Amino acid sequence: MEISKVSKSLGGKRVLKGITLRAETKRLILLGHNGSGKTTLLAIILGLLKPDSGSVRLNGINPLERRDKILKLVSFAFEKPKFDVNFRVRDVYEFLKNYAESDCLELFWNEIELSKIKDSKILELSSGQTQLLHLMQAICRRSEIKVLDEPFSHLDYVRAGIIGDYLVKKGFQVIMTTHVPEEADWLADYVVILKDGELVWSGQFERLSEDGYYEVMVRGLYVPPGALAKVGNVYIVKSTQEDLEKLMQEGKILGYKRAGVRRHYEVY
Ligand SMILES: Nc1ncnc2c1ncn2[C@@H]1O[C@H](COP(=O)(O)OP(=O)(O)OP(=O)(O)O)[C@@H](O)[C@H]1O
Repeated sequence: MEISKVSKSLGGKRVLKGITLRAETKRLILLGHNGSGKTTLLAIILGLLKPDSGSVRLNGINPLERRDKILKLVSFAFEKPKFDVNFRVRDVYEFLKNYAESDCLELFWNEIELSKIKDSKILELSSGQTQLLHLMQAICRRSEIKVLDEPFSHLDYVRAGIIGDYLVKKGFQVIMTTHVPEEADWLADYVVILKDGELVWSGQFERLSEDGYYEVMVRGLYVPPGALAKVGNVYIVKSTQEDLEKLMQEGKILGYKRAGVRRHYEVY
């Protein structure tokens, strides 16, 4: 994926400020706090939104020029899907049988247990159930790239775990957003951290650890020195263990861990 100097204003606000990125990777995660511009950037990558300036190429294709190719290449799920058709869950499942990988449908239907709500009207589903149905169409439809906007935001840990592990096992090319560092740690080959519409860090997640970053939980509104970005209730902070211990003793932070360490544990 190549993103070159992409800027975008919405409602008079500069939402993306000159994002440049070139990454050849399997699973790219856009990590950032609420309102940092993740969904806007996804929409631009898909060609659903035109940038004010700059350009995007996804697997060599300009999404604004070759909409047909992008729609074949990509399937996507946005966080707040709106189904406004009067279908039942089983209608979606039956429809997808013609377009989807059968092992994937099997996973959503049986292991994830969508079959248990097969007779429910999709307009009457809970947010988590709606998200699962939307993920089923995005992940199972035959496509090279899965673009997923906060795919686990309404899911329980068990179902999120099953779906995340499946994405890794199948080796799909994935571009997804999250504001949960653990999800980046777990799934990403490559992480892009956005803060207020700017790209503040990008690279392999474990490099955060090598670069001396920690994930820090703060007390109240305290902002720790060296903060790179805030994601969810966690700051990503460049610091030392000694300084963080001092902040713990002063009661300013509640806890910390090395950023991007999980893969290190796997290695040893
Ligand atoms: N259609 C719009 N009109 C005006 N402002 C918008 C519009 N869409 C998004 N914004 C603003 O752009 C900023 C970035 O929004 P975006 O949805 O890209 O952020 P995000 O990082 O995906 O956030 P979240 O994690 O909350 O989903 C926000 O401040 C939002 O209010």
